[in-house]
Amino acid sequence: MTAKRKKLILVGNGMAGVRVIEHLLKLAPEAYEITIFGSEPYPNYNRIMLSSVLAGGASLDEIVINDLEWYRSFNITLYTGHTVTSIDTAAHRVYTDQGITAEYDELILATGSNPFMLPIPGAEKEGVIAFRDIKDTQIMQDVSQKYTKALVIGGGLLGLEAARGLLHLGMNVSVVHIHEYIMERQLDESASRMLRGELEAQGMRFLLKKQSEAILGKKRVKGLLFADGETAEADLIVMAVGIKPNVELARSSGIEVSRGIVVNDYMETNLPGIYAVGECAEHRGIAYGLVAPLYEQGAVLAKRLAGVPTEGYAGSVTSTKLKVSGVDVFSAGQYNEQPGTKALRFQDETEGVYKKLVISGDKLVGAVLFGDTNDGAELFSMIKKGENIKGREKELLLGVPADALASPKGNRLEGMADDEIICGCNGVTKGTIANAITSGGCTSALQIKSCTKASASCGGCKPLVEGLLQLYAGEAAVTVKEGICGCTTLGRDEIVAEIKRMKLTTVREVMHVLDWSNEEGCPKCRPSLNYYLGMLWPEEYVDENESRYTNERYHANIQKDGTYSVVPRIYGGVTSPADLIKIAEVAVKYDVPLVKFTGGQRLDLLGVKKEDLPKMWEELDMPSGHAYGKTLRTVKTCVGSTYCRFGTQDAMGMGIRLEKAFERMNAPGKVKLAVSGCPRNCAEATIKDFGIVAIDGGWELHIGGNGGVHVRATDLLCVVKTDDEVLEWASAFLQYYRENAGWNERTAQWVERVGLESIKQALESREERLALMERIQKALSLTTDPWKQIVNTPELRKNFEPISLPETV
Ligand SMILES: Cc1cc2nc3c(=O)[nH]c(=O)nc-3n(C[C@H](O)[C@H](O)[C@H](O)COP(=O)(O)OP(=O)(O)OC[C@H]3O[C@@H](n4cnc5c(N)ncnc54)[C@H](O)[C@@H]3O)c2cc1C
Ligand SMILES: NC(=O)c1ccc[n+]([C@@H]2O[C@H](COP(=O)([O-])OP(=O)(O)OC[C@H]3O[C@@H](n4cnc5c(N)ncnc54)[C@H](O)[C@@H]3O)[C@@H](O)[C@H]2O)c1
Ligand code: SF4
Ligand code: FES
Repeated sequence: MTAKRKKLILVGNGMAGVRVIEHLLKLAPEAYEITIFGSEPYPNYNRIMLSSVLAGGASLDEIVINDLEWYRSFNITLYTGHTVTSIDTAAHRVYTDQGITAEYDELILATGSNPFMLPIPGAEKEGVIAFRDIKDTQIMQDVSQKYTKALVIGGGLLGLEAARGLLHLGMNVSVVHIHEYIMERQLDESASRMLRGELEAQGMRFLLKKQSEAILGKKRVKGLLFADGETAEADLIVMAVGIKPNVELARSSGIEVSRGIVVNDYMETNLPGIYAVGECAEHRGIAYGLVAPLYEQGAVLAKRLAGVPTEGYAGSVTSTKLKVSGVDVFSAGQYNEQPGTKALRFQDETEGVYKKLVISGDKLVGAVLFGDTNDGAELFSMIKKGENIKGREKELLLGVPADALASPKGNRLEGMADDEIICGCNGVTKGTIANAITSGGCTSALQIKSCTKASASCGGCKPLVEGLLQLYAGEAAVTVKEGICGCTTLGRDEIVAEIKRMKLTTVREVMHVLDWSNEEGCPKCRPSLNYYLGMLWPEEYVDENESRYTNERYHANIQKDGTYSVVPRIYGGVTSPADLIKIAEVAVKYDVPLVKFTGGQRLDLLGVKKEDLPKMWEELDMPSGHAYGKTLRTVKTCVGSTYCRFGTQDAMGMGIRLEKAFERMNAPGKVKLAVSGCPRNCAEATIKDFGIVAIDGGWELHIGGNGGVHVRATDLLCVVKTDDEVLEWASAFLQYYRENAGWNERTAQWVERVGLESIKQALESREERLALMERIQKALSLTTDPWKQIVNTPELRKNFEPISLPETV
């Protein structure tokens, strides 16, 4: 005779609670008769992915973790749309708002958190919401159809992800933040400022050091009043100022509650047979608000309920990754220095990369990464393990060597225990991934994602997943091309081929015909399609300004304080007293706070107000230096044979000729050139996209170089004799890059990907070079100077006028 199953009730059909059930069904499938109550009218879904739904990266169907069939298949009784309103802890019964009573032997409370809503006058008005569930997400999607102005209160992870989603939905979005810098709970000031710059470039605005005082409007929200008396207009206000554990049910039932429901290391409350897990639980004084620790708690509780020995839950070190496309931010552990810790920093503002490691004794205790987060998962693993990093500090700061992941020497992944979590967002262990590869036949990261969900949310674990793939699949591992973004499964080459084959002519048409999952596209695909269309149809295509980033829309670089910079073109870095006087006069007239020489030998006028830009360009009457955007930036030169006693060729003359030939060239990535007058190479031509070095009787042409974080020296393409040949090869190379690289791929990455030999082969024939040269000349002949165009077009000038907020709304 089989033993009678005990009755287990789970209150809260969310991520943490259902995770316990999933584990339990594996450990003791026959032990319990399970009933689940959930207030929301859905099966269990991945709350994390709501940000992706809002930003167009996933549909609601795609975020369901367990569909209704899953509950049926395990004989789980599920009550969706039922809120448990009270617990009779003596009679072991729960009661719901829909009149259901159920009995339990064991009870799990996994009621999550409630968003914290600022208790300010007007908070109850229509159009004031939180961002917590499917309902909130749908409201934002609906509101964006009718209204344009959104304010998000709170510049934390949730607020920024909400703001990014609202931008994607076409709203004008400002983030209202109480502190001087955003994400202060996860980032230090430097990383935060760089993040803000990136988000501003994507169109997000910030109102910092603002204390919200009241919500304005009659029935529906009209705006927000701040403590300093200023106001801002709004059709929608999203509050993202933190969460508080949902403990009312526990408190009213006599269960011990502090900030959260107080539990011990086995997730037991003070009452026997009642457990708490997830955001509602408080363990050793901490209530966590991220999935990874909640899943760790869930694994412990499942063992406890299954009678499997467990050491208990000892608390978690946490890491976060902002899920905003085009912005990489990672933070883990103790991210700010404290007494007794030391910090190592690396910052490259030209490439937008910042890294900080916080070290205590010989151990890594915290890390902040911005711009390049590839090492995040690896650093986080070291922090969690308390690994001794003595002697390796600088190596870790400058990048975890790739072979540390999978090589027998590094052995890091090999040495990991099977139950160690690789993907925190989805609670996927090393053992599960290893099994998917060795027994499940997965040979690509994409297959592992669909088999196990590892890397399906924030993507922070992808390097570790790829490392495991190398470790277990070895040579069988294949790199499967992923779509250019979440809106499509098509890669760059397929898209370009289809645009050509079907003669597609607009961004919208491409997205429609090629079956984009999100009809509006996203910040990743829209600019790339805009580029491919312009590159393929230079004569017919009308550039889509709205598919470009802010810097390119305003033809100026937005600075961290919201001002802009003006960089006129100075061909080959060679100027004249007359031009210098003109620049100086404009700088004085418009009160430019800083004038600086750039690394590319130009003059940068910094701190310019947006409304002054057209007037300054008009008065300068010089071409744009294109110090923004994916275009030819600069051609740096040395003085060459004109003045230098070592010079063998006229470097300045060649630089000026090249810059005049390729100015205004749109490209997949920014392009920098340099010309040195002899092999001493004072112009640093061998770290440029196209570098020209004079030798006796000719020129060496080098390609694919890069400065910045990942320094790459160029490869020698060929040696030529005449100046005309330099122009021919440069034209052919640049056009071949324009036609074949992926959008946002710099020449250095592209040369590495396709290989030097393939480029040499493609450019070998003179006939082909001349054909490429003809195509680039055609494309360049159709471009105009953007500043001139704006200055002479009243409609375009209007975009630069200041926006004035009314005093009251
Ligand atoms: C937009 C968004 C993005 C996020 N992104 C990330 C991320 O990238 N990484 C990360 O780690 N974390 C992220 N989080 C946080 C993460 O989603 C939460 O930590 C996690 O969902 C908490 O799980 P939980 O089960 O404790 O609570 P929940 O998922 O909130 O589940 C609790 C459930 O219980 C129900 N409930 C409450 N009371 C009752 C009751 N009395 N009766 C019946 N049902 C009840 C609630 O309706 C809810 O469905 C994000 C959160 C949001 C909102
Ligand atoms: N990518 C991720 O990991 C991710 C994404 C979304 C949400 N989450 C989680 O969801 C939970 C909620 O996120 P959150 O961002 O709301 O919480 P949070 O507590 O991390 O951040 C809230 C932010 O709001 C600011 N704030 C507080 N009062 C304010 C006020 N009156 N005006 C303006 N700003 C104010 C705070 O300074 C803080 O930066 C957190 O646990 C978070 O970790 C995580
Ligand atoms: S690269 Fe040669 S020519 Fe140019 S400045 Fe240096 S030494 Fe002179
Ligand atoms: S850690 Fe976020 S998807 Fe894996």
